[in-house]
Amino acid sequence: MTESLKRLIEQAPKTELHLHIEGSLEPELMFALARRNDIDLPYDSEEDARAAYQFDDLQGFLDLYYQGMSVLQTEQDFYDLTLAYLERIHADNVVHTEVMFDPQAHLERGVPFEAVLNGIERALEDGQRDWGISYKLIMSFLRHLSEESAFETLTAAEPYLERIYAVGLDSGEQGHPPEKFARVFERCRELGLKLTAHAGEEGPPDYVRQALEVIGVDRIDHGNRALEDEDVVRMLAQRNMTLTVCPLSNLKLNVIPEMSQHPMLAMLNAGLKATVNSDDPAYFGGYVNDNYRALIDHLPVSSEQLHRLLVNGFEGAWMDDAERKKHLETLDRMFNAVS
Ligand code: HPA
Ligand SMILES: [Zn+2]
Repeated sequence: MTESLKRLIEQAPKTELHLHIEGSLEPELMFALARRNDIDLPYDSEEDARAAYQFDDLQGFLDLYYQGMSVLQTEQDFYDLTLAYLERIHADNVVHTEVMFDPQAHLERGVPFEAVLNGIERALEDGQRDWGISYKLIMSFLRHLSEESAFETLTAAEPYLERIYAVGLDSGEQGHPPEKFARVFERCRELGLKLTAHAGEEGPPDYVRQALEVIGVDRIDHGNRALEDEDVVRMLAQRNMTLTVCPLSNLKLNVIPEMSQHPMLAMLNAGLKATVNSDDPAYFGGYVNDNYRALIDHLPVSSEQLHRLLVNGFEGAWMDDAERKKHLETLDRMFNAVS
């Protein structure tokens, strides 16, 4: 039974709504770019790098994540990174991806905004042309930095905003509540950008509430800890708010003690619009299909619930309505055939 559910998931068209492109940097490409750019890495080998990816918490991961991305220097590096990600998700039958990037982490190393954006976007255009993968770009602010730094980043991005669909908020959550960026997000909304924010990954349910009520987000990234507060759960359900949940990330960062304790089914049972995503696949042990397979292996998930998760991904996606309808019809056909 679980094997047939896995086959079904593998073949189904899917979305990815929570992906940090810098977190898709596999050790093999990290080493290749380090050689190309003459950069020293603190690892002896690719295996050594992979073995070092053991984290106690979000900050432990972020330290390696920011270090790893130091090999990304040129537009071509960002192109190669993004194309490798697209090739990988094409094999997983992902048909629409919404890609986050962290410009501050590159600007502070002297990499121009334009190099980052041009490289990522050129690969996304090639992926759309060659594999039919539609996309949106999300510029994320680093919440451990200041409001002023976020405003400076927005100014640097202003000439390019037609190519950026939404803004997000990521990095270390504790002590950096959404309300710290209320004015930046207000300006972003005025500029016509969609808004999303990481909330309730490590931070308390009140950060989810702030993201909803103070920022007025269109989507929540993670949201796990909302389940600790029934008022926040009610707010999320009433707004039909999409949660971009990342099971393997949650396991690796100790948001959950083991996969059998993952709250995905509790979220669905509470009427929340949860979706399945990979977050930082090179660091957390898997891409979208790996995340679905982990749920199937460790939770009593039904084919109806898997169908719901896939549908939620398309309903929560910022994508063309005709494309969405086409994929939802394909999903209906596939799941009707098994029930
Ligand atoms: O999982 C994450 N959480 C917060 N910030 C991040 N930046 C990259 N990945 C993450
Ligand atoms: Zn994330």
